[in-house]
Parts: sequence; structure tokens; C-alpha cells
Amino acid sequence: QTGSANTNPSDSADDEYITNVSIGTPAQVLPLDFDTGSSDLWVFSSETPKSSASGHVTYSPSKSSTAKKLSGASWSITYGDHSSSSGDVYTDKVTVGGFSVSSQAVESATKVSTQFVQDTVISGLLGLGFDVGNTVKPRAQKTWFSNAANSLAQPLFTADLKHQQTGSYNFGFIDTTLAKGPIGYTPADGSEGYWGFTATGYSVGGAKLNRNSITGIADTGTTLLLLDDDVVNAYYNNVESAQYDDSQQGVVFDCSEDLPSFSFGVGGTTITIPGSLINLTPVSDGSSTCFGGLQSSADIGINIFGDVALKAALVVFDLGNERLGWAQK
Ligand SMILES: CCNC(=O)c1c(-c2ccccc2)csc1NC(=O)CNCCc1c[nH]c2ccccc12
Repeated sequence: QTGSANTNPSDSADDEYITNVSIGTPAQVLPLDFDTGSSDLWVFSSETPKSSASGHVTYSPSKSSTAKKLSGASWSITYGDHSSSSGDVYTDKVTVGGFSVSSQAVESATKVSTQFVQDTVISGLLGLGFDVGNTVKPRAQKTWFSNAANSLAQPLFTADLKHQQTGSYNFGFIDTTLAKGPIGYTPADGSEGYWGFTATGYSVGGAKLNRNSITGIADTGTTLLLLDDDVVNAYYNNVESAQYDDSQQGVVFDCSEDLPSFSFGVGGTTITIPGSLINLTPVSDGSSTCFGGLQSSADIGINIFGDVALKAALVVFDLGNERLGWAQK
């Protein structure tokens, strides 16, 4: 068996990607952000304060004949950007791209931070990280993919995120027609809950790859490509107008600049992010100053290959073989 779900950028900056998920009986369809950088499936619900839930599609367990309260269970999550949510837990039928998990832990939010309240295009997150990262207590719960894996044709999923176009999350199969180049595989480290891996080198503007390895995570839930300062500087040294903007908390440049590409080696293949994907968006509507899709990871302590990098590739999250595959698109 397999599943295939379309996913769409939430706005003109590809800030996040929205995928519809069916929860309960009859189906309640919620737009969720699929997140390989976390391991909780949590939703705005009938238990979320009305003021916070305003504008969001919500899940009502009381309206689902298959919902069951997971008695005594609670959850609480805080992300690196200091956004957070918490609540209690139900199990219910959850269908993604036509594939159903009959008893999935659905974490109902009784509290959500401002950032999520304001982000009305999503009703929560569907974690695709490793189960070790799940925050439910007293007993951690499995992710939707972990519950599905044994019944899928293959225990893997792929992410095909696109700039301002519809992409897909496919479960249980690899559609190689989505890629232009071969898939390079490299071991995945799931010990922290993330999909960790090591790139073998990088280059700017189509030059030969160097041998400076970069260890980081493949994270669909983070918008940017966040790397060490020496890499970021090596890149922006090629961008005439680039400068750090305190108010924007990042590197900005003239929107008219012709940005160089950024390439990294992984699993014996090279992934090249075209410069156009690194020109993320004007700092505000109509501005001729643009915000970079590549920024520093210095104050994060971990390198994040977020959506800016993932958009350049078909990425295979292979749980069965504990490996990540990257193919140029
Ligand atoms: C900016 C979001 N990313 C992070 O905070 C993050 C960090 C991280 C750590 C410290 C400082 C900044 C980031 C490490 S791994 C990692 N990745 C995740 O945490 C993946 N999940 C992000 C979910 C998420 C956080 N804030 C949102 C706002 C809208 C949609 C989704 C989200």
C-alpha cells in the first residue's frame, strides 16, 4: 500500500507547506504543516480557547465516532523559535494521501503560542521525525508515518517541495520521475528525533565542491537553509549588495542581484540550489531589498537544511534503511 498527498506553499515566500489531513469519522479535514523536524501530530481543536482558535479549522473529537480520549496523557512542545503549544491526547483515524492509520495519537491543543494563533493557514503540525522526539507523557506516542510504515509497500516517504507550485509527500514508494538526477543516499541519524545527515562538501556558483563536510538536519518544518558563518560568508561574499540587517535579523541584498547557486555533496551526488531559490522575498511588500534564504545557524547550534534546500531536490526519508536520499530536481 501507498499514500500520496499534495502539498502547497502557504504564501509568496514559501514560508511553510500545507497538506490536508483527514481526521475522525466522518472525516474532518485539517490543513497541517508536515514537519520532519519534530515528532508530534498536534491540532487546533474544540479544546483550544475560542480567541486563539479564531480563523483556524479545528478538530472536534466529540464529533468523531472513532475518537477515544487517551486518558491521563498530555503533551507540551517548544520549538527553537520559541513558539509552543500543549494539551491533551485522543486517538482517532488519520488519513493522509489515501492511506489510513486507524488509531493515531492526535494531540489536541489547549494552549498555543501567538505565532501559531496568527498563522491561520495551518491547523497544526504532523511530525515526521523519529518517535524518540514525541513529547506525549506518561508514554510517548508514535508518529503517523511510524504507525503506517509496516503496512506501506516500503518503510519510506519522499518530500517534493516546490517554489510557488504544488508539490507532494509520497508514502511507501519513490516516484523517480520527480527527479532529474540519481538519488544519492547517506546514513540518517535519528537519535535526536531529527533526520540528521552529513553533506561531504559545498561550493558557490557552480565551482568544484570543497571537502568541508556539513552536518545538519533535513527539516521540512523550517523555511530557511541555516548553515555555519564561514559557509554563509563564502556565499554572500559573491553578492555585491549583501549586508546583515539587524532589524531583519539576517542578510539582505538588492532584489535585482543575480544570486550565485549553492551546491552541496551528499551520498556521492551533488545538489545545486539555484540562486533564484535563495532570493526568498522582499523584506516588506514592494521593497527592493530582499531577504536571503541562506542564513547563519551560529546561534542555533545545529545546521538546518530547511525548505530552501529541500526545494532543489527530491528527498527520500528511508526509515527502513535509516538513510536519507537526495536527488537533483
Ligand atoms: C524555525 C523552526 N525551526 C526550529 O525552531 C528548529 C531549531 C531551532 C533551534 C534554535 C533556534 C532556531 C531554530 C532547531 S531544529 C528546528 N526545527 C523545528 O523545530 C522543526 N519544527 C518547526 C515547527 C515550527 C516552529 N515554528 C513554526 C511556525 C509555523 C510553522 C511551523 C513552525
